Amino acid sequence: MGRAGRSSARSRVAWRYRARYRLPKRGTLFQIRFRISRRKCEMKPEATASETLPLIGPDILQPDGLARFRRSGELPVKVLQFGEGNFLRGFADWMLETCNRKQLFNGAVAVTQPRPSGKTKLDQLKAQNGIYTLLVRGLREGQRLEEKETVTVLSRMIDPYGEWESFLELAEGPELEFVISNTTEAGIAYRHSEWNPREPVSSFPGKLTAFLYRRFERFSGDPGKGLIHLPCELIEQNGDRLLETVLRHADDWRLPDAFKSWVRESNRFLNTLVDRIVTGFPAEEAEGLFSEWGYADPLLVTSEPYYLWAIQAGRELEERLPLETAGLNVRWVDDLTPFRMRKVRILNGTHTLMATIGLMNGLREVREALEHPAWGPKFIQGLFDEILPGIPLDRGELLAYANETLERFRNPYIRHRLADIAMNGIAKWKVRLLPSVKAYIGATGKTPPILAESLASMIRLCLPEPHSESDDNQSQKGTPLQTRDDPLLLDLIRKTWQSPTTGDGDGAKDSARRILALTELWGEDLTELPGLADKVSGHFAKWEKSSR
Ligand SMILES: NC(=O)c1ccc[n+]([C@@H]2O[C@H](COP(=O)([O-])OP(=O)(O)OC[C@H]3O[C@@H](n4cnc5c(N)ncnc54)[C@H](O)[C@@H]3O)[C@@H](O)[C@H]2O)c1
Ligand SMILES: O=P(O)(O)OC[C@@H](O)[C@@H](O)[C@H](O)[C@H](O)CO
Repeated sequence: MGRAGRSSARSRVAWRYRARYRLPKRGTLFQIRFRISRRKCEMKPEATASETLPLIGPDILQPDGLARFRRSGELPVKVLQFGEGNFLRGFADWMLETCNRKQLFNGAVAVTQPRPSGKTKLDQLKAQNGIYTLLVRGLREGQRLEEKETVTVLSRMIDPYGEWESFLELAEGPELEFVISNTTEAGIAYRHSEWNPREPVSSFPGKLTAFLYRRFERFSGDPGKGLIHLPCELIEQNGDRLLETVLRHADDWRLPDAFKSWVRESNRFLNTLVDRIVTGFPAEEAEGLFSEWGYADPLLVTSEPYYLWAIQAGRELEERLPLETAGLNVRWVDDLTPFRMRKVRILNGTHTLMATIGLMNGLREVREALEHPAWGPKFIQGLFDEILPGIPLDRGELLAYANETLERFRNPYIRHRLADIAMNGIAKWKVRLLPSVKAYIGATGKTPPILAESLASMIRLCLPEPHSESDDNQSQKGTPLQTRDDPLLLDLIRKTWQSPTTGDGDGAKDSARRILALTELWGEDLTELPGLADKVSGHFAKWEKSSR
């Protein structure tokens, strides 16, 4: 220790001694107290488990995990994955790992991030040699279930922005067979971009087009070298949309007709529907879990036990992708429509119902909303009386799925924020609840009261500084709720709200009616649905009265 170090150590001891015995030598007791509290603030907090424990990697794996990791490194890359996010790690990668455990698939995954901001997670994956933990927790038939798995199937991590040539070289792999993606609802979208073979393309479909073109050239258009595309994005006919977007880029870039034919005829772009609640990194519990396990894993992902992957394709694909053979809940189907309708209207519809009414009333999370003594029964009534009857599918199956969905929402491990579900709520409401409103009106001639309250709540959440109505949730009361939605749509709602009344109605009631009439918002004039505008504007009149 140098001199300066020794003297500062001595003065620290003296300072502590003086402080302990409250001997004010060079100042008052007050000053000492002040120094102590300042010192406390300056003290480095104790190191956390994440800082002291080893990072997950080959060194900490159990023998079976290590054997799987080593094997993955030797297996051919059969899958290119666009998306480093939570969902794919808790869903498709886990499924491929399951197949590999049973020696059924025998392939590894190369993962790439679809947009530049994904680099942080990709770098973290590199630091962990692609290894991460999946914690599946929840209720199965009322019993608590907890399974921890180490996933080792990601053998290559490639940053397409920094390693564009390595990314394209992957296309030359003769054993590559599949492309899996999850880039959110925003990812499969056409964005014009110039074509320079040496420069990375920014959008996901653009990168995929460049990748396929390299493969087409490398194998001289061999029909046997086409790929099977399995998009997981939650948009209708995701496979068809992806194919359209790739072909649009090919047109833009004036790529040869032979390439476009190869894309259409030798590749398969399958429509798929995914269903699993993947809640990502459990920030509040992570330190405790890491201490218990003896290692840290910043890419730990948590999910519920339930999952379903419905893929519109013949079962013959099992030979190449033996998901069902591995015992996984995967359905090869002729028509995805009933699966999508059932899931979107029941699960996503009830989520949106709870998020809209719940946020207006001071609720924060899905489970809390469902178990709330006053609101819970209302949400359940909305599901069984107003959503379910309008779905033209087998009643028994719908009831089973609805009950199973409620059990999933009651999962004590899932902390699913209503505010996250409410994000981009206008688009979600149109797809997830409007069809149920129409079916209810069509069948009964009446307006579904709970769904109408959800619509009124959603509109109110889009207005500047809506406030929670709850009296029993102090932290929410009076706090402006942040609505995250398309700024253009929010602007339209707010301007319409503020524009002068037309005369026949008054105040909030009239403004609500004008918002329902905006076809650019809903795709149609909602005031034409009998009774809906009266019910919705009735809520606004009630809120206005109670705010006076
Ligand atoms: N988490 C779930 O429970 C769940 C279940 C089913 C479906 N999904 C779908 O997954 C999406 C969210 O994924 P997550 O939960 O893995 O979240 P995440 O934030 O962990 O991952 C999002 C992924 O999408 C990419 N991405 C985001 N915006 C993009 C854009 N504009 N263009 C291209 N790529 C983009 C990110 O780079 C990342 O790879 C949602 O849109 C949802 O529809 C999620
Ligand atoms: O992911 P979003 O934002 O499109 O919707 C929120 C939830 O409804 C959704 O994530 C479900 O949990 C999921 O669709 C279950 O499979």
